[in-house]
Amino acid sequence: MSSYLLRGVRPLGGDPTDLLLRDGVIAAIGPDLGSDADDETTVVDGAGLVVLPGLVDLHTHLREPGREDAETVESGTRAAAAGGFTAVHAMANTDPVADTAGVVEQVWRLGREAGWVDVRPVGAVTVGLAGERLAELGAMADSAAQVRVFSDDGHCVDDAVLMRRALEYVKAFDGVVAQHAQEPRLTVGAQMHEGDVSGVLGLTGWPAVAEEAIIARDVLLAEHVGSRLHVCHVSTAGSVEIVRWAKSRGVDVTAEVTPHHLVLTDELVRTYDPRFKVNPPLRSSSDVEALRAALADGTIDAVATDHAPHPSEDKDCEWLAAAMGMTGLETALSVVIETMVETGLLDWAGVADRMSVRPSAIGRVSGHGRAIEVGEPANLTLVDPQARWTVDPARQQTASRNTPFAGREMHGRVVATFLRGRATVLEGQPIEHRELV
Ligand SMILES: NC(=O)N[C@@H](CC(=O)O)C(=O)O
Repeated sequence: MSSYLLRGVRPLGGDPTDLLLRDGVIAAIGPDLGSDADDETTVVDGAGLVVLPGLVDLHTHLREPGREDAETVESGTRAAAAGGFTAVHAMANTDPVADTAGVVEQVWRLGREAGWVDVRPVGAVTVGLAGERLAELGAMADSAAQVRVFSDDGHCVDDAVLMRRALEYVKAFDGVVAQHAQEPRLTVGAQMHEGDVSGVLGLTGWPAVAEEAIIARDVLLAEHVGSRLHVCHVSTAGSVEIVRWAKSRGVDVTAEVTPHHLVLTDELVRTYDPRFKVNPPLRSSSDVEALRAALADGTIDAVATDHAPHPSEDKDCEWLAAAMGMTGLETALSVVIETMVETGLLDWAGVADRMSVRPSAIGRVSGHGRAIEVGEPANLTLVDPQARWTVDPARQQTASRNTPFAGREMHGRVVATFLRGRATVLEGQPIEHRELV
């Protein structure tokens, strides 16, 4: 197995040092490890580069099985590695839905074969995402995929009794229910955030209260049954207040925010460009401010991409007909650097916490989100914080082109990613390989 010597890198933005990666772990850390390198060692000049624990995404749509025209496990996980990720959670809204041990094992196995990142399948809460009866949660937890996160994402578990049962059930195997908080009756036909812009454009609004009402109910349910709740893609200032209140009461709730909700607003919908159509919708600038502040103070635990690839026929059309969703794996870290690091809201340790440590803890992912110390698994990301690059959808690794950042200059770039000591990305480019299964 090859080894790597990372010269002069800055762990969590600290003082420059060398890191030796060998046999899948961080073998040594010190000021000058050059004499420890042998012929098999690849030397990486890391001057000016920050090293982070490999990023972990709680919310990725890999689309396989069923929509391989939008993404496959192979293409989506290659995009993840390019974005600095070493583990992703694959959402359950595939076709067939990931609601049985068989489907989650299939996704898990495809992830192993691709070998870009560790794939943790998310199991559906209800059969077929239909919201009528619980899926085989225990069988998915006991499967080879060892599912710990359960979600009907794309749909809300709006039936309070089913939600209660799911929360109770997952306690047996230390699972968590990740809720897509959207009151369905309040969002029938919704096309964008309900506010001044939707009024001007005459598009049906998705009111903030549709998200907030479900979160309020769910934190009370989680408190009542003493279970773990995770809130997907929090998008409003009011949702932040409810999560903050629940945490202050000791409710075991965690929350995520997407990169796009940290930087884009509903003003973009004036373009009628479907690349800006997403669920939950882009909100107001005051919501964006509240989300950044909540991520900074830890009320929001994690950044999660909600990478939602769609083929061009579902996006290159008029607003009303377009699918909801944006890609995000390859731009997530840059958005966080621009909105959180360069603004002074988070330091590099904070980025590591919100993009690796806490997502690993929420998903119960072992071997990721660890300290950068000798003996730890070498799941690492090397970042050039000074780099600038422009997003070209045709040059991304994802099979879909629905990035909202096309043509935009991004801040900071992933230079290398290491999965258990093996480079999946070097000089910003994925390294082809195949994992033995
Ligand atoms: N986030 C999105 O806008 N889309 C998601 C599912 C969903 O949450 O609607 C998708 O699977 O495309």
